[in-house]
Amino acid sequence: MIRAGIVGGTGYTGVELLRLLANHPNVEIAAITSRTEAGAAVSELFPNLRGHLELCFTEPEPTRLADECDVVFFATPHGVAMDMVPALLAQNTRVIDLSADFRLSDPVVWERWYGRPHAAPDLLAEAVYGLPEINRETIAQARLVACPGCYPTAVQLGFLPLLEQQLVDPGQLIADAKSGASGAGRKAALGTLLCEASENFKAYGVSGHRHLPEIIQGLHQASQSPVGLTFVPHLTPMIRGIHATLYAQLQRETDLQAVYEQRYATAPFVDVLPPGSHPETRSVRGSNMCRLAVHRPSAGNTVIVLSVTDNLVKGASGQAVQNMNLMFGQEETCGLTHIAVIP
Ligand SMILES: NC(=O)C1=CN([C@@H]2O[C@H](COP(=O)(O)OP(=O)(O)OC[C@H]3O[C@@H](n4cnc5c(N)ncnc54)[C@H](OP(=O)(O)O)[C@@H]3O)[C@@H](O)[C@H]2O)C=CC1
Ligand SMILES: CC(=O)N[C@@H](CCC(=O)OP(=O)(O)O)C(=O)O
Repeated sequence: MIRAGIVGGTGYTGVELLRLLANHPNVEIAAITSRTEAGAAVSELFPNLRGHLELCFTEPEPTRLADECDVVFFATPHGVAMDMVPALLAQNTRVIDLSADFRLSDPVVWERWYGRPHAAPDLLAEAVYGLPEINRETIAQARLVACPGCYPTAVQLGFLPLLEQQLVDPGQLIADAKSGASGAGRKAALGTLLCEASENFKAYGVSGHRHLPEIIQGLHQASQSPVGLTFVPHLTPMIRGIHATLYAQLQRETDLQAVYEQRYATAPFVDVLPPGSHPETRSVRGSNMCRLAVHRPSAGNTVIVLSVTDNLVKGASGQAVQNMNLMFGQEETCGLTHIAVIP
């Protein structure tokens, strides 16, 4: 059994990790932390876990976590993991970080977007970016995996086939993306109050969102040339889901549908829909799937890719479990075969 710990067990990605790991046949949840709920039973806070998990929340203490766990997931705000990860690695405990602490390879870029110096810059070169569809083999060997953000997952999976084969102009990419409110986490915030977020729709972060450098870093690696990306995130009045509409300018004739189908033929969690499809967020809700459709309206030069994920599953906790499976020699799909919930 893989002994897993979770730091930040009271947030949305933390409780989603609990839901997935409690059903994983080869995982024992050994520890779960919360500073505010230490001592409380997990099932008291989350009754959906009654009968599945008998643990209580404890304080986050790296030495004890390292003693008790083979792998520790960080489901914490940015800036928490980077203080604790060195101690865990020193005790041979592997780490899967859902926050952005190890996603950017350049500490100067990290500091610019996250507003403080990086506390463990020496580990940035070692951290493996946890998008299995590009890094499956390196993830399997990693001690430290940085899970991508929710928007970066949907956007990169949509653009990768076009950029890897130099089919489009990498300098003219547009990602128009929408997220459900759970993307903002469980902490109290004005913008995600019912009366603010429901019956409403708005863009935010237009002049610069912290996912922009992360997406550009990944797309640049895929295309091997400089990337120009306009990224506009939106908040939609739904709880879960990301819908990204991606635009690119074709520079070479090809069978786009075949390119996408071949690229993801061996990816268990990317589903390329038939030509003419319009994927819906509810087709992935609660599941680890990314569903894609590729369009070329009026046979013109503009390629439009539609990409949907559940921000809490393929966009966060499901992808984290997928990474754990690869790191511990499990089937990539183990514990992750949930079918989306409709309605
Ligand atoms: N929500 C989403 O869709 C996605 C989120 N992410 C990322 O995953 C991470 C977690 O997100 P989410 O679950 O939404 O966040 P939440 O705000 O819902 O939860 C944060 C958790 O971290 C704990 N925590 C906060 N501060 C500290 C600290 N200093 N030390 C230890 N624990 C702490 C909190 O518990 P307590 O205060 O009790 O200790 C809580 O359990 C974030 O980095 C987020 O950006 C990534 C992809 C998608
Ligand atoms: C709707 C909403 O507020 N979404 C969050 C993104 C959540 C996420 O993916 O967090 P990471 O930064 O860890 O990737 C935001 O835009 O800040």
